[in-house]
Amino acid sequence: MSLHVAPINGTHIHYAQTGPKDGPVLVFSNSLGTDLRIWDDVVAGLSDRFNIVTYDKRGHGLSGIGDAPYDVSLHANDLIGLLDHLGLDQVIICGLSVGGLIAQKVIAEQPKRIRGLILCDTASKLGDYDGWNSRIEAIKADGIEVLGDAIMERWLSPDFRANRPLETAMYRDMLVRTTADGYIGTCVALRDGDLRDAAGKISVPTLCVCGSVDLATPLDVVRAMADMIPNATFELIDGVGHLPCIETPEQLTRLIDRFTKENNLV
Ligand SMILES: O=C(O)CC1=CCC(=O)O1
Repeated sequence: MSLHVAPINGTHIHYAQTGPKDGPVLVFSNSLGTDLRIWDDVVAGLSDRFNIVTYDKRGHGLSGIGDAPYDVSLHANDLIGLLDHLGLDQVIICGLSVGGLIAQKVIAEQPKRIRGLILCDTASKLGDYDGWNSRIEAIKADGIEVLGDAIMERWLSPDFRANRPLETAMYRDMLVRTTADGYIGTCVALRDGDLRDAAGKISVPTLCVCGSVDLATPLDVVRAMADMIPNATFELIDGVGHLPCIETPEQLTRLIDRFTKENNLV
C-alpha cells in the first residue's frame, strides 16, 4: 500500500486503499491513539474480495490535526468527506472504539449509504464525563507518556503484554507519539459524544464484537449497545482485550467474513 492523502474539511486525511476496486467497499475506522496500521493483518485476510479503505482520523497518524478539539460530528464528516473524495457510495464500516462511535454517527447522517456495520469494542456512549476530563487534564499537565503503561493495560490483555513485550512496546510508542492536540481533541469528542438515541434507528445488519478481557469497553457495555440495535448480533472473542485486530486478527477476520457472507454483503 502506498501513501495517499486527501484534503478534507480544512485538513489532510491520510488513507490507504487496497483490494479489487469493483469489490464491496469495507472501511475501517480507528480507535483513540492508534493509526491505520493496526488493521494490517485483518486487511491482509480480506483484501482478495473487498475494496478496503483504512485511514487516520484527524489528529492521528499522518493526518493533519486541523482545529482541535473535535466532536463526533466532525470525525464523522471527515469520514463522509473521504468517501466522497473516493467516490464510494455503498459501504460497510468496521469501527473500533471511537471509530465505532464515528461509524454510528455516519449511519445516522447518511443511512442510505451504509450496507452493514461492524462495531468492535465500542458503545453508543463511551466512558463518562469526569473520566475523560481527568485524562485530558493529566495529559495537559504531563503529556501522553505518563499514561502509556495504564493505557496499554486497557488496550491489551495480560497474556499479550506478558508474551509479546516488543509488540506491546511498539503499540505504546504508537500511542505516545500521537500529538497531544489530536489525542485530547478526540477525548473531548468521546466525552461529549452520545449516540444512544440513534442506536434503535440502525436498520442495517450489524455485528457487535468484544474482547472478553476488554477493560476500556467491557463486554456488558458492548452487549448493551448490541441490545439497542434492532438487527445486531453479538460475538465475544475469548481472552482478548480492546484491540482484537492486533491480538487475534484471524478471529476478527473470520467473524467479518462470516457476517458479510451471511448477510449477502459480499
Ligand atoms: O484509551 C482507551 O481507554 C481506549 C479507548 C477508548 C476510546 C477509544 O477509542 O479507545
